Order: sequence, then structure tokens, then C-alpha cells
Amino acid sequence: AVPFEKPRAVVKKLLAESQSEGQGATVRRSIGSHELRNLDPFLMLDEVSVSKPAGFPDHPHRGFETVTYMLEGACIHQDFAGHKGTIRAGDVQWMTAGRGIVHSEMPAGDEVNKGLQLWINLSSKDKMIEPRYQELQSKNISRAEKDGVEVRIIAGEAFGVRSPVYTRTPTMYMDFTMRPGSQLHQPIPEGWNAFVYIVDGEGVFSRDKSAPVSAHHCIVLGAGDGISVWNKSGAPLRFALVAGQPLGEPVVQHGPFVMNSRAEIQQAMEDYYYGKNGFERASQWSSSA
Ligand SMILES: Nc1ccc(F)c(C(=O)c2c[nH]c3ncc(Cl)cc23)c1F
Ligand SMILES: [Fe+3]
Repeated sequence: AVPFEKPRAVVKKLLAESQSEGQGATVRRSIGSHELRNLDPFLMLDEVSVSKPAGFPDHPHRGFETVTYMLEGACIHQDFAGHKGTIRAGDVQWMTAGRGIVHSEMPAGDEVNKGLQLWINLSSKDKMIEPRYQELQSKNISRAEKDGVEVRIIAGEAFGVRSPVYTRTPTMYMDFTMRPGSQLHQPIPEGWNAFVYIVDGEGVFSRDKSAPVSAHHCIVLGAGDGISVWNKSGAPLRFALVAGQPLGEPVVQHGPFVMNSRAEIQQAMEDYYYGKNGFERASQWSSSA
């Protein structure tokens, strides 16, 4: 049986190269790199590898959301409103920065910490909303298993299971692990932009005639209503499948500020500098060891 009317093809494939970021950290940036500036509504996807004393010390965000998903180790985050916590392997922190957050994200233990951080743009009407967090511990992440395919559902629905995460910008974000020889047919809402980031192993996506795609590669999917994946290797295949409804608005980014115009970026820089319009607490706060 044909699983989809319009299976999505692979329209772009890129290797995420390592680059330095933050203070002494290394990230493999796929979306957000020069090769793939952004994929509306997604602004950045970093695969992060960081060990003490490196990390991401105090910095601001305005106008978008960050989704931190730890793969190994743990990350301590603290923000200027006194919100503190540890994001452990398998945990998710979905942070809606909105009008303004200043926080630090530092490794917790002495081992290597690995994680994914996805930046999702907010629509102009949501860019200045109050900041808020949706935090899920690993044990509370929706999961399902079928025919050798295990899925952890960070946002959206797979195998009839839906994540409780509220996505202002409609988004699906899934972590699939496929046993050798297994196949997957996953629906993806038509009209949404979609990509896959391979974390481990290698897989054949959408019957792409070329060679299987391996770890640290990002593949952008074309139009359609779903994707078929086949793990024909002898090892498990682990990848993130991310898709989102495009916002179709201008993107003006200056580091951690993402607005719709240069004037709004100017305003964000001024608000951060003078501690106004959501950055009131910025001037009195710094992260503690
Ligand atoms: N220079 C600079 C400027 C602005 C930032 F927001 C950051 C920053 O915090 C990160 C950028 N990639 C990331 N991946 C994972 C994590 Cl946990 C944090 C980041 C940064 F490094
Ligand atoms: Fe941050």
C-alpha cells in the first residue's frame, strides 16, 4: 500500500560542521549556518558538545523560543527572574523568551554534555509576550514503540500519541530510534517546512536513491504529506524529525534578538542596555556559580 499520496523528497543535505560558540563550547550548526540561514519558522539547530569550564554564560534572548533537549550529561540553567533548574539527559526545556529573558546555560557534571538546541521563531504578535517555560523530565516525555521504531514525542503527534507541549508556532519535534531493518512512515502536515537531523547511525530517507545519510547531517524535506525512512544498516538509527508551520514574516536577527525590522532590533538592544520593556531585571542580575 502506498503510505502517502505525496511522500516528501530530500531536497537538500548538509553536514553540520563544528564551530566554536558561547564560551569555549563546540556546536555543530545545521540550520543557521551559511548553507541554511533559516528554514521558516526555524532559526537555528545546534548539536552541542560542552564540558566544564566551557558553556553559555549570561546572555539575553528576545522574539523567539529555544528548545533544549539533552542527549547526554546535564545542563544547569538559571535566569534573571530566579528560575533555576537542571536539564538532564532525555529532559526538554521549551523556553518561550518572548519579550525578554537573560539566562546562563552551563554544564552540570564533569562528563561531556551533549544536547540539541533548536531556535523557533515567534510570530510578530507573539514576539513580546511574557516569557514562560515548559519543562519535561525524561520520564514524562510522551513515547511510543511500533515495529522496531521507538519515538520520543517532544511536540506534536506520532503513533497516535500526542505531546502535552503547547506550540505557539505550530511545530512537531520527534526523536526516533530505529532498530536495524525497521521502516517508518510518519505523516507530516502538508505546507509545513520539515527537516531531519541525524544524531547516530545512518538511514535511507524517502527512498532517496543516493547513499544513506549519516550522523551530523541535516536533510531538508520537500513538499508533501509524510516521510518514509528505512534503516538498512546493522546499527540503530537515531534522528530528530522537526517540522513547523512557516510564519511568512520578515526575519531580522542580531545574535540572540530576532524581530521583524531593524527598528525593533534597535529597540531590543536599547531595552537590554537600559533594562527596559522586559529586561528590567537584566542590570541587577548575574548567574551564580
Ligand atoms: N554567542 C552566543 C550568543 C547568543 C546565544 F544565545 C548563545 C547561546 O547561548 C547558544 C548558541 N547556541 C547554543 N546551543 C546550545 C546552548 Cl545550551 C546555548 C547556545 C551564544 F553562545
Ligand atoms: Fe540561551
